[in-house]
Amino acid sequence: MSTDLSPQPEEPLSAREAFHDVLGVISALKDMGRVKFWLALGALTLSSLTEGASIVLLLPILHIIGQSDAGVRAIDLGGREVLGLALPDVSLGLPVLLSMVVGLVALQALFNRVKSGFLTGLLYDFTNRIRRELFRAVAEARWDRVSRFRGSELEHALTGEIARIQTVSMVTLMLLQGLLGIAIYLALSVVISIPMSLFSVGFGVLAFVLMRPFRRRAARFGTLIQANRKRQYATVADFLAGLKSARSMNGEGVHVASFEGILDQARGDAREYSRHAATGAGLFQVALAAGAALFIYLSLIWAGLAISQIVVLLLILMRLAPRFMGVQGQMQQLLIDLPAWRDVHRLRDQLVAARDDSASRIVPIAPLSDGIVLEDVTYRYDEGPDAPAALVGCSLSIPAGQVTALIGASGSGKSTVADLVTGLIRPQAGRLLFDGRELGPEELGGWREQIAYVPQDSFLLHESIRVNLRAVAPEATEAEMRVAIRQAAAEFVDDLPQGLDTKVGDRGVLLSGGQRQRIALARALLRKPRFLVLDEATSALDWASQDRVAKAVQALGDEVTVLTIAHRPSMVRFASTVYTLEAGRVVEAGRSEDLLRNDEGHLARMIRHEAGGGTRSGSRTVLRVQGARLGA
Ligand SMILES: Nc1ncnc2c1ncn2[C@@H]1O[C@H](COP(=O)(O)OP(=O)(O)OP(=O)(O)O)[C@@H](O)[C@H]1O
Repeated sequence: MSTDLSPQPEEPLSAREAFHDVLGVISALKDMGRVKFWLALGALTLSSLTEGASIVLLLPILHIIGQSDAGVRAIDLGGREVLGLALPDVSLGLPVLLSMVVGLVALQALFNRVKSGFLTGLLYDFTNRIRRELFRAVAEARWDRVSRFRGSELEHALTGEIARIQTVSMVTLMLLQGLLGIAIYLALSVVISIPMSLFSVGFGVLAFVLMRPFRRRAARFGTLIQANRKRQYATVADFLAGLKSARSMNGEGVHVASFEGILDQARGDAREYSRHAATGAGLFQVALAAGAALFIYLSLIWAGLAISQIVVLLLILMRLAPRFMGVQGQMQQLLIDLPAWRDVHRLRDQLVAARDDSASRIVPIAPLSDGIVLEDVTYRYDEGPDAPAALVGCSLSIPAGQVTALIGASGSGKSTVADLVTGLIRPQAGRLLFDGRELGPEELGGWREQIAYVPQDSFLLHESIRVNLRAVAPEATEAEMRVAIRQAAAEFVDDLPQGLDTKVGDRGVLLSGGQRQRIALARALLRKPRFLVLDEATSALDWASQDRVAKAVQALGDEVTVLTIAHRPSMVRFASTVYTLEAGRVVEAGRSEDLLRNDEGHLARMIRHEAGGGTRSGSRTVLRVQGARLGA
């Protein structure tokens, strides 16, 4: 169950880390294009500054309405001075003022429309860029590293976390806008009264310091959300992957209970945090009100300002206060979502550091003429001297144009050999030679162009059989698909109601295991590989189908080199050479005919066990039963 492996919350972000991350977000936003960045910030600031303009116009309108009994029909602007500027000698009638309000609102709406389109585009470009980088990093990371990550972790990073990063980028812009707004209003207040402006700044700084515990709490909540969401993803992934087994053994209740536990935890954390955040916001509000009261008192008694100055200052204060509140709220929101930014970047950096150079550079190489040789190869999946070795001093050769078989008990290292020869992993000791030489990273990319690899659990897309077949050979014609289907003994396709256009379901769930394997095999053959790796690729087929596949593989001719890994004789008997692996070493090697003559040899024993643990003569029986000609 996923609960044992549940990601634990990390340490909350410190103020320094958060500041560093916000700078990272700003610099990444600027990387999208400086002009775009400043335009976005400008648009946000403008819209926040104009939001009250239409309300301001209501004041003269109310004035006219209030005076209308006395015959006033217009407001006279002439001769007034605002902030040292003399207004033109004009009077505005009620219709003009009302039209101005409507026009201003229309303008604002138009501006907001343009702004939101622009911002949405920018933020999507920003998050898609991060998503693309991470996706590419996953695609290009070394197999031995990327295969260590939990699938749900990568999925979570690429979907859920990226959505939180979108919030991070938006909130960062709003925070900058808020700070810019505060700076503008402070500049205005400095013109009126420097001491009172200093008071405002001092008060703001004090409030900011006092709110620290609430920001710490937000940071802690951010890490809790992070861990909880990871657990949710992991639990869902485990549940869906094991749904069939769970349902068949009444195990779904455990999954449901585990999922509910996680949701309850998330609810509890969120409620606790929101209570705390609301307390913080309330305190902040009260503090601001107290500050405003003190401000008025000091302005009148201490600074001795004129009423008109106090009114203007208060107006500024009224616009400053929500911005202070906004900045505090945005900081808390950032502290909650920044762990997603951190996590995605940490993951991307780890994957980029493990980049496989063979993944992106592909240099075509000549087909094998001689063969592949493993010379004294050792491979460990884990690091450190005590880590168990999957292969130890393993030596074998796969001659070009022939069929080589690997047999051996489960865990003996067969698939590790397949991963080595397909270039997914590289030997830690010993040499892996292709036509007598080791391949460079970009040549390994070229080598993989010639490979078709069919594992036991092939992956099929949730698409039609046709789309699945064309996934690796987009140019394949209908006739070529038919040939591949015949070779893979997959004629069952013709009996399906929609033939090649039949949908196979999620991961091919609408097909039987054997049918899935046959489609995967047909797909591999359609690629016309020069090197074909069959890793238990026909394990789910009946003996007659296996026999047909074996014949088709044999008929590929000496243009194709084949490595077959199997526990069943039908997929081994046609091999020119058979290697038996035991605990990562070759313990038996030779032509299959020769090996079969040794009744105590591994190959003969494997065939006997296939017959159900028979005696020496049993091996001969099974060969006949399975339609195998060797030794029969
Ligand atoms: N990704 C991995 N991480 C860690 N250990 C691994 C990994 N893959 C395989 N191993 C270990 O390496 C050893 C060899 O595994 P390998 O898959 O090569 O065996 P195999 O002969 O193909 O087994 P099977 O017949 O069951 O497929 C086993 O002990 C296995 O536990």
